[in-house]
Amino acid sequence: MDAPAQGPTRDLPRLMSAAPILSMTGINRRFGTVVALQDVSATVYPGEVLGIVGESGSGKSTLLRMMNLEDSPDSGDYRLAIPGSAGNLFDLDRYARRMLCARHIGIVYQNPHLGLLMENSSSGNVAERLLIAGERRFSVLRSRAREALDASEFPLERMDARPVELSGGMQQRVQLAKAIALEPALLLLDEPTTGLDVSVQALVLDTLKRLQRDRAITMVLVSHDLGVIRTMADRVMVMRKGRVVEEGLADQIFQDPQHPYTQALVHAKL
Ligand SMILES: Nc1ncnc2c1ncn2[C@@H]1O[C@H](COP(=O)(O)OP(=O)(O)OP(=O)(O)O)[C@@H](O)[C@H]1O
Repeated sequence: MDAPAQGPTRDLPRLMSAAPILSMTGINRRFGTVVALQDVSATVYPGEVLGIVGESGSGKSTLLRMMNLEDSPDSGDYRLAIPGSAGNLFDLDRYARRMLCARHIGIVYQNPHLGLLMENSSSGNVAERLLIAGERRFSVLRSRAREALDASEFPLERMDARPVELSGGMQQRVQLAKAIALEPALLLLDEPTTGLDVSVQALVLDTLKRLQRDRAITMVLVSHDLGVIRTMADRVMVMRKGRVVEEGLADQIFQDPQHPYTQALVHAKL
């Protein structure tokens, strides 16, 4: 039997006393008869990594797409604590959503084709993000693209190579550079290392950890891989069939899972 719509939330010692940067409440989304999200709420605090884990079809990517304002729920409320933002972000029109995302939200998709123009140069892909946000000076575009690629540990001698010529790991680094170029308030990661060789996956995760440590970037990481979540996340939200069945600090979730589904996930991984 499933747990209630929003499952056991433990009394979390707050990572920070700061107010949340992201608050979502009562998100519902159906696709025809499929219930993708049912009364989902999520909170993210500045500087933390929230891991969202669950089996295929549990609603993880749909929720992340909502956070990136690519999709709207049937009902629900979404707020970000960023300058100039007030009210439910789902009420914004397409242009306002695009501008807000370009300026304040970065995203890395599992599939680089969703995040990159594969035939443009890598530096051009990063510069595109800066262009959308209004930067027009070529020298600034070039130097900021270079800085973001460097921070993503992309080999700068290849910055003019097209993503189509690059390995999967390098493509993810270009996506990452594009995502962080404007120092976003929120970095969304949708299975960023799935499909990469294990050794490449470890290197990309190392880069993400370093970025998180050095820049305190707030991240939401979606993965079906508990190992990836364990490596990266401060807090974990466990999803099943469109619902949050359990959430808590990562250590608590891994050492003392409460929901039978989380227990099965954790024990399967051990
Ligand atoms: N555009 C869509 N049209 C129809 N159904 C959809 C659409 N997007 C998602 N769904 C359905 O909603 C449910 C949740 O999908 P979602 O992709 O969010 O799950 P997920 O946990 O990310 O799974 P995966 O890891 O396989 O991507 C699934 O049943 C999926 O088939």
